[in-house]
This record gives sequence, C-alpha cells and structure tokens, in this order.
Amino acid sequence: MSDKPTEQESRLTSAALHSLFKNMGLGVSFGDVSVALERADVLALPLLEQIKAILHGLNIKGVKGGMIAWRRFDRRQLPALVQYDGQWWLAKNGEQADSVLLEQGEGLPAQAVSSEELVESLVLWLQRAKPNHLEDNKDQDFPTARKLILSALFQDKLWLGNVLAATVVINLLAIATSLFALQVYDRVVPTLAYSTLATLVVGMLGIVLLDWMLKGIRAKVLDSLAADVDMRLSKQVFHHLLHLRLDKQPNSFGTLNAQVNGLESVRQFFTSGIVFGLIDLPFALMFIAFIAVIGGVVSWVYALLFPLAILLGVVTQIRLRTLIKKQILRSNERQGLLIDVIRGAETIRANNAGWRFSNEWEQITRSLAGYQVHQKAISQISTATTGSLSTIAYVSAVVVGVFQIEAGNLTMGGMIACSILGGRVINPVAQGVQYLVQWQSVSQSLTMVDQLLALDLERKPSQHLLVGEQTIGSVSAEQVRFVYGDSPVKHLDIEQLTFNAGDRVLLVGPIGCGKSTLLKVLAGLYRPSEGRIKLGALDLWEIDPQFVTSHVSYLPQNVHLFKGTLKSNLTLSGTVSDTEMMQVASELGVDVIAQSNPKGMELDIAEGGEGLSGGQRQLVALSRTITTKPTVWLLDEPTASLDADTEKRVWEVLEKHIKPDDILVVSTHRPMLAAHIANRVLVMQQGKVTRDGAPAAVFPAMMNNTKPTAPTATQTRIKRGFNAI
Ligand SMILES: Nc1ncnc2c1ncn2[C@@H]1O[C@H](COP(=O)(O)OP(=O)(O)OP(=O)(O)O)[C@@H](O)[C@H]1O
Repeated sequence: MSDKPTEQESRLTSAALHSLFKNMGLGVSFGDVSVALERADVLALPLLEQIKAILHGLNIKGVKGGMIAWRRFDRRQLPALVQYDGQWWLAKNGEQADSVLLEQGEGLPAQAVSSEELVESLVLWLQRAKPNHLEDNKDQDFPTARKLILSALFQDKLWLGNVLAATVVINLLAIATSLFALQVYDRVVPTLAYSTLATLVVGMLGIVLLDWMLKGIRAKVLDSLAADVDMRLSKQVFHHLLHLRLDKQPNSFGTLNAQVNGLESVRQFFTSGIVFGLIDLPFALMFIAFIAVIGGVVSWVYALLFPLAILLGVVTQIRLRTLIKKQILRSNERQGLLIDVIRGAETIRANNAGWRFSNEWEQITRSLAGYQVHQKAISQISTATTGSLSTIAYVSAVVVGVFQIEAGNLTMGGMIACSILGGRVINPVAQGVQYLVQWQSVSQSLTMVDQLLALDLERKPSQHLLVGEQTIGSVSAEQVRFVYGDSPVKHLDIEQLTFNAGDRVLLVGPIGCGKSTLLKVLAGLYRPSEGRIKLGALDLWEIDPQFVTSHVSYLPQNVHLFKGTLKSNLTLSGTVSDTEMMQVASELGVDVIAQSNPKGMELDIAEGGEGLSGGQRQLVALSRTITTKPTVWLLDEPTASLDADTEKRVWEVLEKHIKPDDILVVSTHRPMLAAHIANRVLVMQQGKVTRDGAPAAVFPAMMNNTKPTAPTATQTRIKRGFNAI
C-alpha cells in the first residue's frame, strides 16, 4: 500500500460519489452530483461538511455522513467510499469473505483488495435515517395490538350476539317514541281521546323500562369484555417487555414509557361510551329508512347529511394524523427528559445545570401546547360544522315537511315523528365524527404498542430450545462481532476466544474498549451481530435461556436494586433459602447493614436502590451472584465501589465460592488487587483482544507499554472528521 493520503490530497470524485448514491438507491443524476460537488469544493470545507453541503444541494433528506477508520468499520454497512492509494473509491463487499471490491465509479477501473490492505484507510459512509420500526418488521409475524384485540374480542362470540340483539332492540324501541308522537298528534289531539293517550303512555313506560334494562346489560357485557381485552393486551406487552433483546431495546425511556402507556388510551377507548356510539352509528341508516316510510322525500335531507358528516370526519382525521404523531413524539421527549431529570437530580444540582433542562422543558412544553391548540382548533371546527350541518338538516326537513303537508303526503303528526327520528340520525352522526377523531389518537397509541411488540425477543416464540450439558466445560466466542444499534463501528471484534474450566481471567483495558460489552455478549444478554457464543458445544442462543441463567451469572457494572426490602433484593430470583442467603450475606458483611437498622432484613429499599450506599449496593449484588452458584462467573468491575478492606474480603469470599472447574471472567481497572486469583489476563483495545496470556507474561509487558504515544495520522483525521459532524 502506498503512503497514506491526507484528506486534502485526495478529492472526492463525482464518479465515486454518484456510484455510491446509486448503490444506495438514491436516484440522482451524474450531472447534478458533479455540480453539487463543485459547489461544495469552492467552499473548501472539511470533508464531512462538504458531504452535508452536497446532500443539501441534491435535496437528499434523511441521510447523513460519517467517517471512521476501516479497521473499526462494520462491513455490513458497505457500500461506502474508501480512501485508498491516493483517491476515494466506492467499496463493496467482494466475493470472498475478506475481499473488498474497489471501483472508481460506474464503468471505470475496479480492483479487488483484501480487507487487510485497507486497515489504515479512511471510510466515508452515508447513513440513512432509521426506518420506521414497523416497516422494518413488516414481514415478521409479530402479534400486533390490533390482532390481539380482535382475537380477544372474538374468542367468545356469544357476547357479540347478545350485544347486537340488545342494540337492535334498543334502536327499534327508539322508533316507538316517534310513533307515540305520530299517534298523539294525529289521533289524540284532534279528538282528545284520553283513553288512547293513557294506553300510549303505559306502552311508552314499558318501552322506557325495557330500553333502560337493555342498555344496562349491554354496558355490562362490553365492560367485562373491555377488561378482558385490557388484561390480555397488558399481559402480552409486559411479557414482551421482559423478554426483549436487550441490545434492541429503545434507548429512549420516554418512547418506551409512551409505548406502554399507549395501552391506557386503548383501555379508555373500550371502556368509554365510544363503542356504543360506534355500534349505534349504522342504525342511523335504519332511521332514515323509517323517515322515508313516514315522510317520503323528507328522508333525502338526512340521507344527504349522513355522507357529508362522515366525509367531514374522515377529512378531520387526515388533518389530525400528522399533528397527533408529532404531539406523541414531543410528549415522549418530555417523558424522557422528566425521567432523566429525576434520575440525575443530584448531578444537575451539583453542576448548576437546572437552567439547561428548564429551557429544554419549556421548549417542549411550548411546542406541545402549540400542537394541542392546533388539534383543538381542528376538532372544534369539525364539531361546529357538524352542529351547523345538523341544524341545517333539521330546518330543511321542516321546510320540506311543510311542502309535503301542503301536498297532502304528510300529516302534522308525521312531521313531528320525522323530526324525532331525524334527531336519532343527527345525534349518532354528530358523535360519530367525534369518535373518528378520537379513534385517530387511539390508533396512534396502538401503533406505539405495535412498535414495542415488533421489537425482537431474546428467543423467537417458535424456536426449538436446546438444553445444555450439566457441566459446562468451556465458553467460547467464534468470529464474534457486535455493534450497538445501527452504528458503523464494531464495538466488539473477536476472532476466537475460549475460556476453559478452571480459567480465572482478568479482563483489562482502557475505558470504552469493550470489556462490559464482551461480558454481556458472553452472558447472552446481547446477541452478536455476527458469529457465535458457545456454551460447551452448543450455541448459547439455541439454548433455553433458563438453562443459561442457571449456569452463567453476570454481575453488572451498574448495580440495580428494586423497590422492596433488603431481603427481597438479596433473593431476587426467589430460589435461595434464607439460611444460604444469610450465610453469604454475613460473609460479605451485608448483615451489618441489616443489623444497623431496626427493620433488619426488612429494611425498605426505594425504587432504583435508594436507601443504600454505592458500596452496599455492590455487596448486595455480589451476594445475589454468589447465591445463584453459577458455573460461569462474569463479573463487571465487582469491587469498583468498595474500600480496600472490603475488596480484600470480597475476593476471599469469591475464592471460597468459585468451584475449581468454574470459569471466572472479571473486568477490572485495578488488576493488581485481583491478580492473585487470576491465571490468565486478557487485554482489550477498541473491541479487540490484543493480548492473552498468563499474568506473569502480560503484566510486565503492559507496564512497558504504558508510555503515552502520539496519535496516528488516521486517528487525528478521524477526530477532525467527527468534530466536523
Ligand atoms: N448502549 C450503548 N449504545 C451505544 N454504544 C455503547 C453502548 N454501551 C457502550 N457503548 C459503546 O461501546 C464501547 C464499549 O463500551 P463498554 O461499556 O463495553 O466499554 P468498557 O471497556 O466496559 O468501558 P469501562 O471500562 O469504562 O466500563 C464504547 O465505545 C461505548 O461508547
């Protein structure tokens, strides 16, 4: 390979850039790319700024550029531009696993090089904005909230028959009121036939009673159904939440929170009167038919109102859709901010950073208020328009009725009956428009719930799970690559790594080098993007997760305690006997916490572990790990919050409980304090294992290598590039 070129020496070429756009499915012409590149060139900006300007010039939205060294680049993100031999090439995956095809552009010279040759090269890649998660999973068969609701609704169809029968009768009874008016005006008033009036009144009382009973029964059936739907949906969503693939979990608490809260508005929808309104809506057509029987052409007035009102509802829905979406996104941001502020209250106070969060809060609240005002205005217009339409319909019906009376086609009683029936058309139609509007926000909530349900689970429900051997002889990582989210950086890049029975491994390396990530991948918490983690001879991701957790125990760097008591936190899994729990607690000194407060082991722990110090929390977590008696111990900085004496005691307790054939992998920034128990040391750098050997061999080498070194040319360029983003 020739000398590494600098960013300035090698200019982007229109051919390479155009080919990249084409390969990404971005339809821009070669001429447009050339013009945009020339314009960006004139500005003499840093490369990433140039890309920004070019994308802007070409009106390409939702795409952004990034720059990184090839050795850290995740090759699944190809095609990208790669700087090699003094120029930028379009790089695609070659036919062989480690070959890369470099092209100068469409129809221009190309060559295949090995990935090794590009190690020091720079990569310029374009990233699309994250696709909609549902779109992403549209081929996958996940249970959508709508499907779950429908299956819950139609599991027992008897209710449907009952509700339908009750609804038909309730609406038929409504006709009786108009018939009553018809009889009174046409028969009773002209002759003052009081006995007929009395009979009619008695009949009406019976009808009112029946109507009241049927409405009560119908509400009860629907309420219990709503409770059932809510139960099933909540259960499914919570189950999904508990079994989500941790590496796929959304980073935003606000979003996750809103997704789960979406259930609330679905429940409200089912338990409110909206459902009655919706099932009554089709009966408006029946009333129009009755008006036609009694008043002839008067019915046309209402027949015209019906589609107009529905059209109004649909238009309102369309106008509200984007608004409600934006509102939900903003409100998620607000939730996320709130959670962040509550969690970080001490840091905010200590850094006097409250103003920054207040500003953000104010901004979000202002835009939320703006959306709400806009939404209200749209709903208001729709309500007012439906109201006006209804009044116009009523007046028109009366006017048409007058002409019908004059023509001898309608009696006075008939006109009154038509007005009453008209009310039965107008009311559900006017409400129907409001229901359509409300449905819009329920539908958005259902989409939020669906987005949660579409997230990958740690194991597919249909997967046939294996059960491993009772003794785990080894844990290995084979060609494992791991990437957080859609980042182009490989956060873990391991060719082959095996831990055998009896291994006591210290995992060391600078901050952010991937120690925790490796432990999480080995524990089966994160699934590798490529390659396999094996427990013995079996792929960890093929094994029943219960089997995995019974053999592999992971102690996280950030210990989390749950709301409850000290005891409930020590025996989180519920499978540890009190004697065992107390014994380990006293070995570690956790019992001292219990003894120093009047509630003992029943000491209250608040949400997030408030009530214990950082070191005490770490001891509780260690106690949990020890009592699970794992075969594979994966400990992430287990003594980081402890004082020297306690740390010494912890190592003694661990040595006592770790069986000779167990595997121990401990990440630590203080390797010397744990060196006495280790028989192997792994050094990590930028996601790779750079050294692996006995402590006696690795530690002296590490000592000799601690002199600070000047950054390489590529590192400097990357830093410049990222600063420019
Ligand atoms: N949830 C995450 N999302 C995106 N990137 C992450 C996430 N967690 C870690 N990373 C990135 O992965 C890299 C490795 O992180 P990791 O936590 O494994 O490092 P580490 O060696 O354990 O560091 P430390 O010694 O500080 O604990 C870091 O560059 C970090 O920025």
